[in-house]
Amino acid sequence: MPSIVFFIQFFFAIVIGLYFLSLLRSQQGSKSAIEKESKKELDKLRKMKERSLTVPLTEFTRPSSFDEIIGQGDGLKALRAALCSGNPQHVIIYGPPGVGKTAAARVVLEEAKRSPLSPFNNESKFIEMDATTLRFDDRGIADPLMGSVHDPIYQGAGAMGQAGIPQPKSGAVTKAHGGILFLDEIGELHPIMMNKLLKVLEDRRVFLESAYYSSEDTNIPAHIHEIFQKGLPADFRLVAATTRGSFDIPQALRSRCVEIYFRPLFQEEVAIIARNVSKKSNFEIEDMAVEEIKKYATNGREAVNIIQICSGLALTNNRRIITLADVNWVIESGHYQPRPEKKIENQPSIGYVNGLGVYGANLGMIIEIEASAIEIPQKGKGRIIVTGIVDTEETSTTGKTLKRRSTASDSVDNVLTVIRSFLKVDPRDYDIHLNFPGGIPIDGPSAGITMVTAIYSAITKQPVNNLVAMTGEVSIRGKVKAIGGVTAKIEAARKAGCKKIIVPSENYMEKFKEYDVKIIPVDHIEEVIEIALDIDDLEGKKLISSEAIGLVAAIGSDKGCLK
Ligand SMILES: Nc1ncnc2c1ncn2[C@@H]1O[C@H](COP(=O)(O)OP(=O)(O)OP(=O)(O)O)[C@@H](O)[C@H]1O
Repeated sequence: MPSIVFFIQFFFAIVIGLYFLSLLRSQQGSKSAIEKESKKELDKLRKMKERSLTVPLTEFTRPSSFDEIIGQGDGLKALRAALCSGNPQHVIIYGPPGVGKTAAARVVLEEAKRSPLSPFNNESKFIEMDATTLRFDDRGIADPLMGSVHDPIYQGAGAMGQAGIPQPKSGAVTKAHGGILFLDEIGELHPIMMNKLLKVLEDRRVFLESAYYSSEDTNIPAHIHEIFQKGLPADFRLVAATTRGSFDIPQALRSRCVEIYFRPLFQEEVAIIARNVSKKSNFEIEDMAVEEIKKYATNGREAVNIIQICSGLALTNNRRIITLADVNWVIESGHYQPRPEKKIENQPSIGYVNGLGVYGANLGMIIEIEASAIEIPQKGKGRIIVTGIVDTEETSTTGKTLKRRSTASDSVDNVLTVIRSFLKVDPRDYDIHLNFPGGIPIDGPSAGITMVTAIYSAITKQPVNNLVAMTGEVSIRGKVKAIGGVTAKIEAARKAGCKKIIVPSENYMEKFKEYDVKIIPVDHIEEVIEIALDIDDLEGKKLISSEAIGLVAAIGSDKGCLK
């Protein structure tokens, strides 16, 4: 009997032993299979790393210090003040594409570290993300910005997962702790992610959540309790950049940030960038080639791109010099359009005024306004046609879309009242056509004084000084009211060749005294008319009447009679 028991025990011991042996073998087998696979992949990676193409021009010519960023003196000064002091602030950089926003953001941390007062140190990191690539994931499984929790239900949760422990994974806000988080294209960030970001800026830490977390679970290690209960550190300074205007950015974010404006680059600055990039890439460049680039490249990135292709052309011809022919070929094959550098007319005209506007991220531009007035036999029955302005606009509030008359349309009415009340002529006795040529629909009230001047000039047949540009809203009491974007507008007028620029007194700044053009502050429409119609300095020039424009004033107008 004992021998039977012994035999059974021996049998089971053998079976169990064989089972564990095979388990061990299969584990070892799969381990060595994994090792073999991993070795193969490492070999592949090594081979890939050995083979590299040349560094793209855009990368090695990128500015590596503030000194190499051309033309953004004011923007860089503001960026330095905001981030390189002892108390750095969050920042939003506005500006058109390709003018150095990202380049400046990438070097600002190094600039700040050089300041003895700065709280940034050698451990401070620069973390960069593009908001256009950040998708809102309502399950919160993967959130590279805020961080996420790897719950134990997911495959590959490892030993902690097997023990039912949720594992927090830090996102960019935590990786940037103690440094800078650069969020490019902030205007494209999903509204819910924007709200989460605002909360992090407020708390300077990020709280993660998981249904698998319990504060009473003693299995969960101390560091994970700490993270769920006290949050992950996220004390960084945000540098956000956008090509949108400030009105597109939520007020809640704007109020927490210093707002900095990068401006479009002038032709001469584009030329400097083209020369610098050629030099950095060891190419000479013909002067005529630079002249051609500055006519076509609207920003720094375009200049770099043109040089990049030209240098390729030169190399294939065994040259280290970029020629005018190379640039011409690139411009033609790349379908580049010349920069819209608007110049003023070279003579005063009746009914033609240089207005000023802004578009996009604070870009100033000259807006031509032309008017014609034809006296009609039946007094008081005149009509007005306005072309080239935005007629109606839509605003959207929570779930509601409101359609209303545009501010530009409203300001036409103000203009007519002002002409009757203060300029002693009655526009109702004329068929008037007011046109904003150029194909860009005009909105906003800031063309008010320009419209008054154009119509008054057309009615009284007095020419307007072509060296004058103006901007300002007009109230029905004839007051000239403040407008936005005055500095950008002045810059556009100066570049177009204007010598006198009329601005509302409320917008006047001391620095305008140092400009090489005359900036004239005004309070009332009568002052505007006096300056605009003063053509003493232009005596002897031939006048052009805008009636030559050949308009059909007010025929079939849907604008109705003048009031
Ligand atoms: N002001 C500048 N000075 C020197 N180089 C510039 C300047 N602006 C642009 N560049 C060149 O163009 C490249 C692209 O510029 P950058 O990425 O900084 O533009 P950006 O304003 O951030 O544009 P986007 O809004 O499209 O991202 C830079 O790496 C640099 O080589």
